[in-house]
Amino acid sequence: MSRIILQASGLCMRFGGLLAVNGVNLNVHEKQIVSMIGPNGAGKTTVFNCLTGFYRPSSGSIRLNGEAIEGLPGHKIARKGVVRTFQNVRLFKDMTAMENLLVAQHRHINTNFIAGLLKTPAFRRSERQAMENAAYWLEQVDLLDVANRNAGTLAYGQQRRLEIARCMMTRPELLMLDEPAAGLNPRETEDLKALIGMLRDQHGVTVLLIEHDMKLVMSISDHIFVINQGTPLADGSPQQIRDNPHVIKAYLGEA
Ligand SMILES: Nc1ncnc2c1ncn2[C@@H]1O[C@H](COP(=O)(O)OP(=O)(O)OP(=O)(O)O)[C@@H](O)[C@H]1O
Repeated sequence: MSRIILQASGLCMRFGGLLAVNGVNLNVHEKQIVSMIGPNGAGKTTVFNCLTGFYRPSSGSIRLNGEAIEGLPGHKIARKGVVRTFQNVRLFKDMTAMENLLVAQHRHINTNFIAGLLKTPAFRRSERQAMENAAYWLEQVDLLDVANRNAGTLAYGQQRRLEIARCMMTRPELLMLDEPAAGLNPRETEDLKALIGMLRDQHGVTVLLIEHDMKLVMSISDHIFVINQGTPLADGSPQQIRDNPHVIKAYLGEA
């Protein structure tokens, strides 16, 4: 099996008296599509928030390519190649699709103030590269024809794809998607599935997702982690998870 790029061990997150995450372990292997599932309120988003530096975990360790990252601020973790989307779409709605991608590119553009003021050849070159990169990603997510439309006017499925393209602009190693299929119709969900598969197969990105759409999870995942009430319940292949009586009970309750 491929090497582990992200490893969380004994992860705990406490909010006052509530232990929202209690001893979660995760191993994410390079170039795999890994899902985290569990009933509402199980602690999935809280795990994401710990992994991406939005929360400092109460205890436990998180390693990215062997390096301890628990407690690092979000922007430092993002710089190390871990990017994410959120449950609710977070785009600049009054900016065009293209502009939304250029914003993500700012770290790679030559931002030297004088160079920008004088529009030096180096500045123009980095600007052109940013535009080309944005156009490339718009094409990859099938949004090139709406490049100049404001993000807020796009269909919901298009907005979700634009968010993923924005993540890809920063050339991540690990892409984390929080309920990417929420609010999508079946056609859009199929497109999303194809897109996630393409990102892994053609761009070598590793994907960790939280998702409630079991059809999508079962068909796309190499490995699935299940958490319930903050605690790890099971992990394994889609088939192993589908057949696990503890998982069935957590979702359906006692018969
Ligand atoms: N900032 C916070 N302060 C206090 N409690 C929180 C906070 N964030 C989450 N919680 C609580 O932690 C628990 C886990 O929430 P979380 O959002 O991680 O669950 P989830 O599995 O992502 O749920 P869903 O599938 O419904 O999105 C819940 O009881 C929630 O109310």
